[in-house]
Amino acid sequence: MVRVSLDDPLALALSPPPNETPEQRSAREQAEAEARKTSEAIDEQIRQEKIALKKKKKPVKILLLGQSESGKSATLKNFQLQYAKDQWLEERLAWRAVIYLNLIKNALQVLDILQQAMSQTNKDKYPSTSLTTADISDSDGEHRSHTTVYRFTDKHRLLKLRLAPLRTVLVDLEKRLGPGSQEVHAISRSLSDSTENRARQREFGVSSNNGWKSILDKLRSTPEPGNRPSSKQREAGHDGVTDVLLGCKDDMKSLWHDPVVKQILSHRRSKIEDASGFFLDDVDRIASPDYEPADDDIVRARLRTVGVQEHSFMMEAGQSLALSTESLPLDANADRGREWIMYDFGGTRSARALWAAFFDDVDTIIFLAPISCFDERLREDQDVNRLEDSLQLWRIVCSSPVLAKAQIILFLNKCDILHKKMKRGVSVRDYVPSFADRKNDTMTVMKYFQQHFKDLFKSCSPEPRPFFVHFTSVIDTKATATTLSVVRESVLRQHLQNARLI
Ligand SMILES: Nc1nc2c(ncn2[C@@H]2O[C@H](COP(=O)(O)OP(=O)(O)OP(=O)(O)O)[C@@H](O)[C@H]2O)c(=O)[nH]1
Ligand SMILES: [Mg+2]
Repeated sequence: MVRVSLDDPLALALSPPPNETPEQRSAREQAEAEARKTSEAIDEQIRQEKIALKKKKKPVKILLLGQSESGKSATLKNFQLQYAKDQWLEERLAWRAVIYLNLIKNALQVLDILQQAMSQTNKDKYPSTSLTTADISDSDGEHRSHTTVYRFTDKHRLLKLRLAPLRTVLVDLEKRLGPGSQEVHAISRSLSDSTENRARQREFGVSSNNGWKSILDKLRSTPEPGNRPSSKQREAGHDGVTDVLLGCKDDMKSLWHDPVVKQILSHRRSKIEDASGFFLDDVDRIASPDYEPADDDIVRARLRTVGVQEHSFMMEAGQSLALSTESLPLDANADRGREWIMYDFGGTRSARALWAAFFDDVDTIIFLAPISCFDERLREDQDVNRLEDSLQLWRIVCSSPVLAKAQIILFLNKCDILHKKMKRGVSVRDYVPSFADRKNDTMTVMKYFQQHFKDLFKSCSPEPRPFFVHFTSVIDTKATATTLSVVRESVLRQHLQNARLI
């Protein structure tokens, strides 16, 4: 018998009626059991809805992987340009400093090559004379000998003097833009451990999602001492660097268009025009007081990624998905207002140790492999062929068990440079003997390399998954926009499948 305290109104309300018959009691207990069941079903429904909501809100996670200078950051910029226009416009002016840096580096590189060629000749003894045998080293360290007559004049000596201020400005810009403004070069084994460790340490660290911007903002707001621009100039981002560039504009052009310089450069295997962040053809436009970087300039600008940069953006309204007729239906607005988080990593060898920490829960990996680099070597390790390094990296990524469920999209990038090399007659077979007697043209080479990547993908993936590949030149923003619309749908499809929402 249940005892009820008359002092407790709640207990009293819930207690069975007095003098309850066995039939009444059984009916009451049945009703209570049903009410309990209904309540539990409602609780479960709420729980499921909460899970679904959480899944729905889960951001799309994309990693950009590939060796240094493969085009990861340039791909990210294309995503921003297409799908995060506000961010893009906000950052536009900030890129000017990086483009200045790139242009100054280009000019100084050409000047150094000229200087090296001049120093080979005994100019003190024979002013205005010629060099008969030049031993000019390529940017990748390869020394080549030529028996060409170079006719140096006072103009060349003057250029060396007149362009000297660029060196001071470069040091200043590098200081202000941080370690990303310098490439990582091979560290000589004779260097002390501490030096090597310091170089390595600079590779690590997570930057904010506005890493570049915060550095560049700082640059704009802190002009050089003694070189204070007027408020009007500051508004236009004008500072001491701009002044030096304006002052050196004609000499930079004169250097770049000089016939002797052209002659020296023509003997180099690697073309300076194909190098990262090349702007010497745009001096007129860039060395101008009211220069504003164009979209293409920003995508072409080179600033090495240090550590990892996390970029988050919401898919903006008005960006409908270009839906394919693939098996599973997808709502055309499926990713409106959805957050995308893209991780852009440094790709140098020492920087890659950081990647694995971000492998959990990845929806898609966009792997960049520069297809034009079959005849190049890594800056950080001159013994390693770039293509071989890319294939090794690809193997590691494809075979990772943690990434077994991730979708991997391969961008065989820098097809424009490959095409130029094919037109120049660079022989693939000289660097990739297995290419054998195949036709040395762009299409054949593209297909050949693609097959290699595909074979590795198939043999190394822990479980079968589809192979997605795009031939890209990501500095071509128009063509890349088309590629990205396909990639976007594919990424979203994968994300929804991972979240079991389709
Ligand atoms: N011509 C040409 N240049 C490209 C292409 N893709 C990228 N670049 C340029 O190559 C340079 C290197 O590209 P990034 O995007 O900085 O390379 P990354 O993979 O981010 O390199 P790290 O940050 O060092 O890992 C930049 O100046 C790009 O503009 C391409 O398809 N064609
Ligand atoms: Mg980068």
